[in-house]
Amino acid sequence: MDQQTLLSHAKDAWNNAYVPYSKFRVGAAVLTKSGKVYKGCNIENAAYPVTCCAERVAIFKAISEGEKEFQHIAVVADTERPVPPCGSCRQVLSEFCEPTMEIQIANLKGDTKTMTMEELLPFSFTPQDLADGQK
Ligand SMILES: O=c1ccn([C@H]2C[C@H](O)[C@@H](CO)O2)c(=O)[nH]1
Ligand SMILES: [Zn+2]
Repeated sequence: MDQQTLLSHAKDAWNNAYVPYSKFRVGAAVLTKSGKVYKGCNIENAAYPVTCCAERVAIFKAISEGEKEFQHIAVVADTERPVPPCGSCRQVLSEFCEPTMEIQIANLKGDTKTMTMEELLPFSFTPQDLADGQK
């Protein structure tokens, strides 16, 4: 599946965003190495911090269905520049995505930017760091 097709899945999910508080819609779609697509939208809550971002909804849906290997993710919002994933999502993505995996961010105007996981979150805290510190 090409990046454009995955982005169209992210746009589908964008329509389902539950955003009564921010009115800021985000859609995401992850492609597994086995070729399946899992979509996510942001889901807000009256208790604001309970909100979950689109990227994490998509990846958590995939993980909960037994998927562990990903080849690509696309994220879209109606922003001026391609939407930058928040820090929490970058950390979650880094747990499951190889440093060289490509992440495509986009806006509804059609601007896109593709970067690797490592570019999105350099010098990240990894499971290896955790293991090294458990003495
Ligand atoms: O990359 C991002 C940035 C923000 N949000 C959501 C969280 C919240 O619902 C709204 C405003 O922060 O956008 C995402 O889903 N992904
Ligand atoms: Zn986020």
